[in-house]
Amino acid sequence: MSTRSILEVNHINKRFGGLEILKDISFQVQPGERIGIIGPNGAGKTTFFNLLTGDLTPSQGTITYQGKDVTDEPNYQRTRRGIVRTFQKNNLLDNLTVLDNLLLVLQRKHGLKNTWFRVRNEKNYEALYEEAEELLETWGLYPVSNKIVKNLSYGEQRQIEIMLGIATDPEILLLDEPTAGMSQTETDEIVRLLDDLPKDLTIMIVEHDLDVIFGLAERILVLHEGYIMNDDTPETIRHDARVNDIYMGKKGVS
Ligand SMILES: Nc1ncnc2c1ncn2[C@@H]1O[C@H](COP(=O)(O)OP(=O)(O)OP(=O)(O)O)[C@@H](O)[C@H]1O
Repeated sequence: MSTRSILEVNHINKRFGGLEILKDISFQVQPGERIGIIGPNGAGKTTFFNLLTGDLTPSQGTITYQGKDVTDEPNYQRTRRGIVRTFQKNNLLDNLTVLDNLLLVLQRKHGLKNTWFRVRNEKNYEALYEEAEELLETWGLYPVSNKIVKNLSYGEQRQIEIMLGIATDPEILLLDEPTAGMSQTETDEIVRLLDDLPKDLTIMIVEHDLDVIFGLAERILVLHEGYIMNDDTPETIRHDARVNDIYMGKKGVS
């Protein structure tokens, strides 16, 4: 293994029954890389993410994180190690306020008692509030801090979910279609916020919106029929004839 790799995937294969979805996938991730994963519908992108997060285990192959074999570790153990994922669908506590959702995550991160309603009344939790306020301000969500999540727009809810992922101080952030269902304005805002994240945070992003991928990623993996068809810089991917043929229906990656 390269000494610099944070994550290494070795000859991963995933089958569902007789169906082979991922075939002999291998690659390494260096700390701080921003990697986009693209490919046609059904190429195996979400399955691949599920293997990285521990939501699925591979049929064959290994996954090593910071030199440790995590292939069989479940999702919650990998999250503790710093592999954090946001989902295609909202995964929030709908009936709580934005602030309470955030305080819950921060409490857990700091190992404080997991009784959210106590937070509001305890002076000791001032530092927690300060951290929460800073995040809310950075993410432009301070004005909606005390709003109930279910009453917010879809775009705001997705934004909150990404903020909660960041709040856990991940080492690798896996973003599963972070702009799906968003307006262009909301998408632009998310891209700006993601682009501003610390450069030492490793980011992997599955996204159908190629403008988002080309705007954020410095390396792109192209999945096709369960294989990594290409793994290169955005510039090279943009001009790759096979990618254009297979992924873009010969229209060109624009
Ligand atoms: N649990 C499962 N059981 C059987 N087949 C599955 C399962 N999960 C995914 N598949 C199949 O695996 C293939 C890849 O699915 P996956 O969701 O990983 O693709 P994707 O590239 O993320 O697609 P999309 O871009 O449409 O989200 C699809 O043919 C899908 O039907």
